[in-house]
Amino acid sequence: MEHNREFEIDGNSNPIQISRLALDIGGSLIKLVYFSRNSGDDEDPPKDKVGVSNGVNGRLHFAKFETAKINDCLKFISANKLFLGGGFQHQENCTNDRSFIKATGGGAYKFSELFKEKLGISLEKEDEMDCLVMGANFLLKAANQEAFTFLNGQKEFVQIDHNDLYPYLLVNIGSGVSMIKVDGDGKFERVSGTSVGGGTFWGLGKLLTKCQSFDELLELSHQGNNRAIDTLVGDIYGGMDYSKIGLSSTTIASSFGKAISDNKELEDYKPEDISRSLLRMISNNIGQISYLNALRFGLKRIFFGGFFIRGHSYTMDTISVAVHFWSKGEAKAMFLRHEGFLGALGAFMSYESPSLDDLVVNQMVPLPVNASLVTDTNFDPLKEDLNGTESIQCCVYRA
Ligand SMILES: Nc1ncnc2c1ncn2[C@@H]1O[C@H](COP(=O)(O)OP(=O)(O)OP(=O)(O)O)[C@@H](O)[C@H]1O
Ligand SMILES: CC(C)(CO)[C@@H](O)C(=O)NCCC(=O)O
Repeated sequence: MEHNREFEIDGNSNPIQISRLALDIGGSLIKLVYFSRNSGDDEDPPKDKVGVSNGVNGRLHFAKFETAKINDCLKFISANKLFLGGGFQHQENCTNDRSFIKATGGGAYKFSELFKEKLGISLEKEDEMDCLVMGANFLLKAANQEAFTFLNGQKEFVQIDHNDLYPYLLVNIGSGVSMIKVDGDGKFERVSGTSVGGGTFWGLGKLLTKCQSFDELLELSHQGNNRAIDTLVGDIYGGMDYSKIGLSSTTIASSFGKAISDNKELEDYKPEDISRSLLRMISNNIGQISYLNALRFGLKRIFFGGFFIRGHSYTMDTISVAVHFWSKGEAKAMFLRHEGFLGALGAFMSYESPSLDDLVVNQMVPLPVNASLVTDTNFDPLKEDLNGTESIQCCVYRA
C-alpha cells in the first residue's frame, strides 16, 4: 500500500462509518474515493431557510495503489469494510441483491471477476471520459483553491468564474494521455490523445536508470541536469542563439541527442540526468500537443490532471513553459490539486439512488454556493501536494 491516509479509527476503536466508495482502476494506479460521516456528527450540518438540516457532514478520503498490487487494494477495502458500512444495495431492478461499487477505468472491466471472486462485489462500470469530466467540473465548481498556475516556481491559485468556465481543454496525463474539449456538464469530446505519457516516463525511466519506484525516479530528476544528454541549440550553433526563429542557445534542439555524439554507454550517464531529460522531453511534448489542440478549437484554458504530474514543480514548470512558449502567452496551463482523482471522483458522483437509512448521500452537484466543499483547515495547499494522503471536509446534501 502506498500514500494512503491512515484509516481513521474513532474513540471506540470502531472503523469510521463509510457511506460510499468509488474506484478508478487505471493502467498504472488504482484510485479510491470514499466518504465518511464525521464521527459523532459533532459539527452541525448546514440548515435550510426554515432551519431544517439538509446535509450530512463528513470527509471525502482519497487513496491510491499501484494497479500491479491490486491485491493490496482488495485487502484495504476488505479490512476497512469500505463497502459494507454503506455499500449500496440494488433495490428495485435488483440483480440478486448484491452489493456493488461504482468503478471506472480499464481495470473496471479487466478486474471485474477478481472483485467478485475475492470480495463478492460487483463493479458497476462508468465510462472513463464521462467520469474524468464529471470529476473535473465538480472540482472546478465546488472546491476551494483547486486550480492553479505554476510559472517560475510560483504557484498561484486561480479564481474560477462558474459562469465562464467553458469551454476548456482537459488534459489527463495518466499512463497515456487523453485530451478532452469540455463544453459543459456532460458535454465534451475527446479530441486527441497520445501514448507518450506517464507510463512512458515511468517505463523508460525504469529501464534506463534501474529505479525501483516512481518516486525515486521523480526524486532523481530533481538533482539532474538535462544538458548532459540533450543537445541544445547552442551545441549546434557554437554557443549562439538562433534568434531569427526564436530559439535561444539553451533551448533543447534534440532530446537525448548527445547520446549519439558523445560516444558513451548508458552507464556513463548519471541516472539523475537521464531522469531529468526524460521528464523534460515528455512534459514538453504533452505541453506542445495540448497547446496545438487548444489552438484547434480556440481554447484559452488548459487544465492538466492525472497522476503523472504529482504536484512536481519541474513537470508543471515544463508544461507551463511549453504552453506559454507555443501560444505566445495566449493560452494558460492550469493544474488541479486533486489531479489524479478526477475519474474516481466522477465515479463517486455517478451514484444515483440513495438507499441508506440514516445517511442519505446524493449527488454532490449542484452544491449551494459557498457551502459544501471546503479544504481541510490543517492542510496548506501552498506548501503541500495532495498524493492521496488527505481528506476533504465536506457536506453531502439530501435530495
Ligand atoms: N506511485 C506511483 N507509481 C506508479 N506511477 C505513478 C506513481 N505516482 C505517479 N505515477 C505516474 O502516474 C501515472 C499514472 O497516472 P494515473 O493514475 O492518472 O493514470 P492511470 O489511470 O493509471 O492510467 P490510464 O488512465 O492511462 O489507464 C503513471 O504512469 C506514472 O507516470
Ligand atoms: C487508453 C486510455 C484512455 C486508458 O486510460 C489512456 O491510456 C489514453 O488516453 N491513452 C492514449 C491513447 C491515444 O490516444 O493514443
